[in-house]
Amino acid sequence: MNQLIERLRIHPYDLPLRRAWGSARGGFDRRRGWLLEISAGGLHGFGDCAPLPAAGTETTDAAWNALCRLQTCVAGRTPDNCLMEMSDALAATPATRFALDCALCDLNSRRLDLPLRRWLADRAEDQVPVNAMLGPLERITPADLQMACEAGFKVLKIKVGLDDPSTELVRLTDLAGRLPPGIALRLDANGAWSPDAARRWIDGLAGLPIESIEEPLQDPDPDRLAALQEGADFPLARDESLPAWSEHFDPSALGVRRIVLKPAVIGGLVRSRLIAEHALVTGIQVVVTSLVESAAGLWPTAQLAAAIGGPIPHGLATAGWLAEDLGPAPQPSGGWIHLPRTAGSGFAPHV
Ligand SMILES: O=C(O)CCC(=O)c1ccccc1C(=O)O
Ligand SMILES: [Mg+2]
Repeated sequence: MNQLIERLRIHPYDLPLRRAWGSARGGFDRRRGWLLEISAGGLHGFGDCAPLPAAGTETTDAAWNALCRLQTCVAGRTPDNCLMEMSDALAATPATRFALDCALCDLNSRRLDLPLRRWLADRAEDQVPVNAMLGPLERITPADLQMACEAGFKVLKIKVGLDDPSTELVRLTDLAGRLPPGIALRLDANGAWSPDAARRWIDGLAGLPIESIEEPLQDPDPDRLAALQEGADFPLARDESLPAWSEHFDPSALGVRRIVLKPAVIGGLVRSRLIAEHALVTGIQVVVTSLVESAAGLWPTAQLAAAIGGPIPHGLATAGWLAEDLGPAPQPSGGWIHLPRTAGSGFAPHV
């Protein structure tokens, strides 16, 4: 029943974006990485390794070295034990670990004829709410907001912290004032602000429909964040400043009410689910987001979000940023991503 892994194939890819991604931590206009394909007993499992060091993964070189090591020692292992056996070797390469975990979860759930989300959690949802990702504030027009609202999104995410804080606050206040009822903005400063600038923003946003702010502070000191969070009537979130994975992760010591989990930064689906469970029982909110990966990474990430569940929109509406993809990607509809009942992650490569 538990067939041995016959081989691991590594297919490099280089996908252009429709338009450049921008943030206070820099941007990119292509996504480069490797599609992983693991074969065992006539079944295939897929994973995506697409490092993005600015978001907390290893470098491309480190990922490539780790993939080469995997290629020589994955064959002959069982899909159940492979990740555990390789875990030490992958400790410093979370995007590579994520790719292997996804490929194995895809394969293992196909073997049991289960959607990946059910393999992660018995009570997984079949759809997840998602936010629109509109990009940097300075490029957003009222027409962009209107289009996202008409598409059914309830939470619209905007990148801030790319320009002078007071200029940006005026612009944001103008846009927020145009929103129809029931729509809110999620802001992501990607660590751009001083404590003073962050405080002025939070005070300036009072009364506006703000859903949350990710990474407000340059220096994400938990006491500073806790003081800011105290004065905000919406959650602040930590994302790229989360401490690296450890068994002793304490979500209540972060200073904020929400964490953003990018499984390619955390180092896998199973691990991300453990962190999420831990956070949720402590009363900390959890949002899962992509790294603007290919469909091979976005499908399993959406399956993880469905396994975690909850009403808060996840950052998974990113397929539209890519001009080309490795296969059909999860597409939002009415502000939701609906997951198929088929076995595995849902990813199938273009032939
Ligand atoms: O959250 C989303 O809607 C999309 C994901 C996202 O914003 C992101 C994607 C790649 C790198 C960093 C980030 C980020 O949240 O900072
Ligand atoms: Mg973020």
